[in-house]
Amino acid sequence: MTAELIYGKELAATIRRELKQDAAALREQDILPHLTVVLVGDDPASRSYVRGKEKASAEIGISSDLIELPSSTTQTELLDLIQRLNLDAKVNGILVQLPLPAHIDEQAVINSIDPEKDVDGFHPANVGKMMLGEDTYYPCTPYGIIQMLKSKDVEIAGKTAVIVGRSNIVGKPIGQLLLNEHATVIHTHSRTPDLRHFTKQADILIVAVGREHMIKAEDIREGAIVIDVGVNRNAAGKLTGDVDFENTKEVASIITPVPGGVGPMTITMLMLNTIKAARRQAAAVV
Ligand SMILES: NC(=O)C1=CN([C@@H]2O[C@H](COP(=O)(O)OP(=O)(O)OC[C@H]3O[C@@H](n4cnc5c(N)ncnc54)[C@H](OP(=O)(O)O)[C@@H]3O)[C@@H](O)[C@H]2O)C=CC1
Ligand SMILES: Nc1nc(=O)c2c([nH]1)NC[C@@H]1CN(c3ccc(C(=O)N[C@@H](CCC(=O)O)C(=O)O)cc3)C=[N+]21
Ligand SMILES: [Mg+2]
Repeated sequence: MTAELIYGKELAATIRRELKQDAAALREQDILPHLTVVLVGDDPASRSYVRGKEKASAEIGISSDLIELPSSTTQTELLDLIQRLNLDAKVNGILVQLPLPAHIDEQAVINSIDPEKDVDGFHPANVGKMMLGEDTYYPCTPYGIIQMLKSKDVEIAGKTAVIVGRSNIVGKPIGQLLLNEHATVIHTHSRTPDLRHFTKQADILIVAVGREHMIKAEDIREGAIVIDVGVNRNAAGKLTGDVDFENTKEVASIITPVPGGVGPMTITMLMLNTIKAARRQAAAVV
């Protein structure tokens, strides 16, 4: 069997066309969605993702600006900037690119963002709402993965979903969203002994570690659905996922490629959250 691919890039293009219409309809009501991205330091990978966000914003008709700060920026300076953005009525969404330099407390920065402008869905108030199954800004990568599964009419309810990785931005929230969709969820991580014992049980396997070829054909069950979140730059300078794609696709029923899989959907869900933010904030004004 050769797996069917989910081309995130194509699905993203379809959703972006819809978002472009949504943005045009909002413009008719004088609502102009605006995203501010804050980038501290000069990590080349971060710079590349930020470019992707600017490109998508322009394509959809979301205005965006990028605030670039040196890696020497203090935590107080960053908190002051966020306070200013929180109070700026034309800023609907705030994204602080992670990781931040080591001298800055990441969680303190996330906590300082107005939850109504937290289009990443990382603020504790939004994480809590997600856990309670309430409507909120869902973290972009997990939200994008759910859209990818739904685009293939994958039945999530009752399935065993195994997640490799437990970061706050991917591993933990994708487990929660899959649980909200009634999957049986197993979280694995670096302290999990005999990882394969668990990955072999997965009907749906989500891999978010950051290590090339971390998951191979022999780690999965025949017919499993494999979602590869990893984005690694290998020794040859090539972009690869965490899954040994060439061999694993012969065993899986559905698989996502890297590049062109989860990544473009992450950015698209950020755009969706920004439009939602503009709509919500306009409705809140009396
Ligand atoms: N496509 C996209 O849109 C996105 C892609 N990414 C990519 O996804 C990958 C993961 O990102 P992120 O979640 O931020 O990464 P983190 O580094 O924050 O987390 C990595 C996770 O992998 C776990 N891990 C490490 N080694 C092993 C191992 N040997 N066995 C099992 N688990 C292991 C860690 O466990 P422990 O907690 O025990 O340390 C940790 O939970 C990266 O390649 C990143 O670039 C990230 C965000 C979005
Ligand atoms: N506050 C914050 N929010 C994030 O959502 C966030 C973050 N910080 N820090 C870093 C991670 C990583 N991330 C990616 C987004 C898009 C691609 C993406 O579009 N990838 C393309 C390839 C891009 C390329 O060519 O480099 C693809 O997979 O096809 C990848 C990774 C968002 N993150
Ligand atoms: Mg506005």
